[in-house]
Amino acid sequence: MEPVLTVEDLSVRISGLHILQGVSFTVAPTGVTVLLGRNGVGKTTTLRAIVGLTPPAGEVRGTIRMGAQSLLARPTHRLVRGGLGYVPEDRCVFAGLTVAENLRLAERRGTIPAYDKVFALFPELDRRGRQRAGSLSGGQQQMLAIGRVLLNDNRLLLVDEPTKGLAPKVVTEVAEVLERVAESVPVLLVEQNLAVVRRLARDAVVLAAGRVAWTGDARELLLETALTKSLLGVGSAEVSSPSARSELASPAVARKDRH
Ligand SMILES: Nc1ncnc2c1ncn2[C@@H]1O[C@H](COP(=O)(O)OP(=O)(O)OP(=O)(O)O)[C@@H](O)[C@H]1O
Repeated sequence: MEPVLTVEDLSVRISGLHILQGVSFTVAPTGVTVLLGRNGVGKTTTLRAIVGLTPPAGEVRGTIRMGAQSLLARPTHRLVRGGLGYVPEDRCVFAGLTVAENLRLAERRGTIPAYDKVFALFPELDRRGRQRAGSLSGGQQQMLAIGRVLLNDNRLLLVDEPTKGLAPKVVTEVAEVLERVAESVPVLLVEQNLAVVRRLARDAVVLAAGRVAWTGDARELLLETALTKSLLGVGSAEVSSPSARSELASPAVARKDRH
């Protein structure tokens, strides 16, 4: 199957720093591909380059294609209109606006927003329509940030550290939602929680020092303790511990066949 996203020789320089130095990888047209790496290796920089949000002082070179279409140098609003959904790391909900107003702002002109789908995934967003987004809990804000993107049709979702700073129970809820979302739209996910990675991801791309250090089957990576330790700086113990398994592993959900 053709990849939904192809990144080739991507180089990003910001303020004299050569942050990405020839990054190449593909994202499969189904399921979750996880982008991993130690802190500061360039994961967020990669997502922001894809969605056209590199700071103006930055320089982006290389090739980024969604299907056959080149994304480089296209303005973000056009990329989003073309079906590239982005859930940023800091969620970026409008704190002073209500939940309903945040959702309304995300509606794309000329399309029918999928409120039924969003409220089926997140009944709480329906119930809390009149609450100010700034007074939502971190988990509820994350649901709003994801729900807002799902109002529109997407060909690919970029999701940056959706479980960061959330309580374990909420991490599980976010993972469940992403699992359901990924049944209908491919996801490129940046995620540090290896139990979440183990549950969701089929393919993995690991960055190190601005380059791709490893690509392959995410679960195989997590089974290789020495490899995980050298690439991510952690052992796989936390992902294979009984508590992580019982809370997050989802044996009932069959992984799709590899493409
Ligand atoms: N606007 C910027 N100006 C200067 N340096 C930047 C800028 N954006 C990112 N960097 C630097 O680029 C490097 C990669 O940052 P990035 O946020 O992409 O890493 P990351 O892998 O997502 O890290 P983390 O896991 O900690 O979120 C870091 O050293 C960061 O300080």
